[in-house]
Amino acid sequence: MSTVGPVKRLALIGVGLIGGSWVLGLRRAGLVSTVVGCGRSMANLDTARERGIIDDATTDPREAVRGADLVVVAVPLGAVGPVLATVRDDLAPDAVITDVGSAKASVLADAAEALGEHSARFVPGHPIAGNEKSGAAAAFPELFDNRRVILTPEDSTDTVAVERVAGLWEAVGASVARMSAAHHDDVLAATSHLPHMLAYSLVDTLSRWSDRDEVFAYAAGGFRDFTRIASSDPEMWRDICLANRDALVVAMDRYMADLSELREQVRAGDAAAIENLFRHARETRERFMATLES
Ligand SMILES: NC(=O)c1ccc[n+]([C@@H]2O[C@H](COP(=O)([O-])OP(=O)(O)OC[C@H]3O[C@@H](n4cnc5c(N)ncnc54)[C@H](O)[C@@H]3O)[C@@H](O)[C@H]2O)c1
Ligand SMILES: O=C(O)C(=O)C[C@]1(C(=O)O)C=C[C@@H](O)C=C1
Repeated sequence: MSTVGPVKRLALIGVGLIGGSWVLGLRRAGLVSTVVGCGRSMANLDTARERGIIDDATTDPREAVRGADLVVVAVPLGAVGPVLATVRDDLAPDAVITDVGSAKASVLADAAEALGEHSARFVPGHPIAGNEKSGAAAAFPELFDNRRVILTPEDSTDTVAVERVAGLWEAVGASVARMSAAHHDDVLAATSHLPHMLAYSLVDTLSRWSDRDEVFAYAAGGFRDFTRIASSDPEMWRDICLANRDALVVAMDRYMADLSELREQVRAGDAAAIENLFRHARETRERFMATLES
């Protein structure tokens, strides 16, 4: 655990699963005094206040950031640029600004365009943890325990700001890795964004089969486990697709080529090839699961 100093006034723009959970983790660690929450609707902000996530609520992002030493932008990716442009003139001169978005190159570009001189203290971040739920009601302080957070600062990013954000993630139980935004986007396209495309598209396809009632009536654990992530927020995933479209299209092409090959093996009744693929996949997944448990 790092010996990071407390945040005096934290402005949380977007009070949902990720931002709310980070704040609850920081509260658990005794590392935040006052949290101002900013959202589009008062109903979610009222929930956040009742749950002890935020102290004050506003629907005006400019009001939220005034006097804040840390600004956390935790909105869908399409809203990051507009939010940063809106708050720019109200940021404290030494405020550290960070985000939690699931793609990073688009966020860096947004920050460079919107923040002017403040962009040096903008630290792009992405916690690799979450679930299919949304809103302040879904937030919980343990979400980042033993999870990873990727930061993608540039050479020009203020190192003190990077250390501050890294320390605040470590304080909620996460381990922090750093890499370039481009590398982040390639990696996450493969293991996070592509699986969401598969889950959404499988459920959508089956829902349009003419005998769908029969199909879903006999679906069980396998279908439930494979498709849990198709219950995720459509607005958020629309924005992730659009923000990381180049890397995602490459990943989808590679996957479709391999799926076509498997289809051909199934059609041809190539038992050895099918079993080989399944063995290789099972071993790979077992190694991955062991890393989660270690
Ligand atoms: N859900 C996950 O598993 C996960 C994991 C890691 C990162 N992320 C990223 O975190 C960010 C937030 O995701 P989440 O799961 O917390 O979503 P969420 O829906 O739970 O919370 C986002 C909140 O932002 C609000 N919002 C939207 N536009 C806004 C605006 N212009 N101004 C103020 N508030 C606005 C929404 O009303 C909502 O309350 C996204 O960028 C997502 O890519 C999500
Ligand atoms: O567990 C889930 O439901 C998630 O979607 C979490 C998940 C992922 O693992 O793909 C989704 C998006 C992120 O940016 C990080 C984590």
